[in-house]
Amino acid sequence: MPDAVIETAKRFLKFFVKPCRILVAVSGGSDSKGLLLALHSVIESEGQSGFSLAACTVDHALRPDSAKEAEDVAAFCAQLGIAHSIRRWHGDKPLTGIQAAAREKRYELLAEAAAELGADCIATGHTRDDQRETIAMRGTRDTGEGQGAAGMADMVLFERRIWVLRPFLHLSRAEIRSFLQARGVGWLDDPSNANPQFERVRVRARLAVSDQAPVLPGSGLQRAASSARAAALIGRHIQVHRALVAEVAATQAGKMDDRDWRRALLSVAAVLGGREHLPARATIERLSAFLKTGEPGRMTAARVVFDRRRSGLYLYREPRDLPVLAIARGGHALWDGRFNVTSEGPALTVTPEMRGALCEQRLIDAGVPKGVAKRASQVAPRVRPAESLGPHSIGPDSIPAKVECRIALYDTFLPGFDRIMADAVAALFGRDRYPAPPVHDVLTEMEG
Ligand SMILES: Nc1ncnc2c1ncn2[C@@H]1O[C@H](COP(=O)(O)OP(=O)(O)OP(=O)(O)O)[C@@H](O)[C@H]1O
Repeated sequence: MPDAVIETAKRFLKFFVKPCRILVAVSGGSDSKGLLLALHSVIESEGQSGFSLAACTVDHALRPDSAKEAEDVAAFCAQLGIAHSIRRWHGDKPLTGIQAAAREKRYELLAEAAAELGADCIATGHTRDDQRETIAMRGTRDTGEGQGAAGMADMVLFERRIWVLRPFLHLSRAEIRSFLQARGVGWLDDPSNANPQFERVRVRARLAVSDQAPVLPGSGLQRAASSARAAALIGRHIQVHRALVAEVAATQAGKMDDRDWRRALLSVAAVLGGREHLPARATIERLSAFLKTGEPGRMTAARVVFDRRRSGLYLYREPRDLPVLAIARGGHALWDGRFNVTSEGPALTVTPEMRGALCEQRLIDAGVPKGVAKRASQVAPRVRPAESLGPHSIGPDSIPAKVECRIALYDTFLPGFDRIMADAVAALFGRDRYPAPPVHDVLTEMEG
């Protein structure tokens, strides 16, 4: 019987647009060790010239043994002749949400290691078992229009800079373990995998005795097709002015029974509201009921005002709870989840505009109704040198600062199957397209 693990590794390498250097994220567990070993075997034995491997282990420093475990992975990589880096999570750890914080930190450290080791992408050892758990976990949450049944994408762009690929997403953990056993290679069983405090651990135990949440083949494909359609709807029906107001054609606004349109509209709203997720199901239902009436009026959902007028639907950040932010000299920070502000000289203060006559006029000139322009201009960022808070601060164009809209929904993690949609949203907000992955994917064809 051909070895499914080796076959998967071979197929994975064939998908690349051109050979490159891959950083394998190795925790020391069976899945990632299996991935490293399989890729190494294929590259060595098949003479896959051009491909090379590097590896990285993140030491989260959450357990006393973690440093030693990272050293063990280093020794394993040294045996294989693969460059390996250990990245330690220094500093204070949050008391709640530790798994989510560890995850984001892990990707940040892996991306740093990739840059240092000259890798073009990252590969992780996620398996079909992880996929089932993810789908089961999302199913229990009220995430409205989230990724849901599509589960984890087989690739994700991290912080617009590096693609994380998951070549083993369709393999089972059992297959990987037999592959390692046949080669006499051991692995580490992370003790936190037995800690029932964590939702994933509880879900895993439940799935082991039931057969819930089958992974539907092609769900990623369906999601990509739905994303492409949502992108087309965005292009046709939504305009965004100065990253502050979205304008939707009156005839389209109420079509909330169309799933792709709903996602398109809610995604644009999430960006205007500086949110990384779409609203919960109950909020979406409330909003849909309001928009479907077609009656003029206003409703606020997830920090965004949906302002329905005869001329169209207008969306903008609600003018309340806006922060004041100090930025050090030469530093950068995110304001209100919506704008990345970088000082190109002095220390800065960022406040809401509140009386933004200039901004208001520009919105009116773009065709936005007066009342909408007035409210929306209040939520624009006002950037000033920290020491000139008086009324005579210098004009906005002469401030040595860069202000860029953040696409909160996609700028940290962009699932591969949403890339067309993300590009459409980015275009509305004056941002560049997202970098394409290093492998051929279904979207390459869809984009034509
Ligand atoms: N400490 C680590 N160092 C390096 N890579 C790691 C580490 N932990 C996890 N990984 C990588 O991530 C993959 C999945 O691990 P795990 O299932 O523990 O993470 P997860 O939190 O469920 O996944 P995700 O981070 O995508 O949400 C592993 O196979 C490995 O490639």
